Amino acid sequence: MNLQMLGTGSAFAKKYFNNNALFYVGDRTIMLDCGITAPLSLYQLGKTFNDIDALLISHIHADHIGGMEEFAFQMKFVYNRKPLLFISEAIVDSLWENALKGGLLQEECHSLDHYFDIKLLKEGVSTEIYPGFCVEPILTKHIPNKSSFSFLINGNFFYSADMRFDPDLLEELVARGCETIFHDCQLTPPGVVHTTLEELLTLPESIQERIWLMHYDDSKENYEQEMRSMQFVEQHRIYSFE
Ligand SMILES: Nc1ccn([C@@H]2O[C@@H]3COP(=O)(O)O[C@H]3[C@H]2O)c(=O)n1
Ligand SMILES: [Zn+2]
Ligand SMILES: [Zn+2]
Repeated sequence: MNLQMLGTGSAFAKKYFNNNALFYVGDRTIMLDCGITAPLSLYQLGKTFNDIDALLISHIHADHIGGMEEFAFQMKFVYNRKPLLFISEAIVDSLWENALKGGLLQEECHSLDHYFDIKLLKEGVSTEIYPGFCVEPILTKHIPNKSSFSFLINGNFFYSADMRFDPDLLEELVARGCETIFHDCQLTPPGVVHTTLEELLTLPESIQERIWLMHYDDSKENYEQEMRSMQFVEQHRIYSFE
């Protein structure tokens, strides 16, 4: 499995784009989150929305879904194709009602499934989206009383999306065989709705050495020298994992 980040920045970062990813599995491309900057990032890579086979959504903040209106319109009116949308039951109605309906609602298009072929994911259940790409959504703490999911992929790769520090979960994942952790990281405290670098640095070395930092703010350059085992994920670089 290859992975290329469309962006690695926090919601307010201006240098690194929104924290969204492309997974390449065989000849398939799966996009994980489609934020405001995703259309421009795809363009910079020489890709279009028609190159995306499936979209996977973590939660409904704009840095994760703000590019979905363009995605939906382009697929319907430019490419005449319905892409797959993998999403948890807990957020699918809210994605339409509270985020996308305002722009996408029009005659004969009055629900999300006019634009996407929706496949519901169950929390805690691993679903094989394509051969060699299994996704288990894990409900993680982000904003109180608002559902947000992280993902365990193929049982050994964890992608945190947006979450508050949860060392017990990270220990459990490692005990289950998780080898690589892509974790959001707020460089300057307080974290409040995200995990801070300070918090990640309290983890045992055996966990830190599996962690790659993403969803960071524009001050990232000031922290590069301080890093011991954890590394920053870089935008547009292709990473390979088993
Ligand atoms: N209760 C909240 C809600 C949001 N925020 C900030 O807004 C951003 C929305 O995208 P995010 O990536 O989840 O990060 C959130 C916080 O920076 C925050 O700091 N506190
Ligand atoms: Zn975010
Ligand atoms: Zn968020």
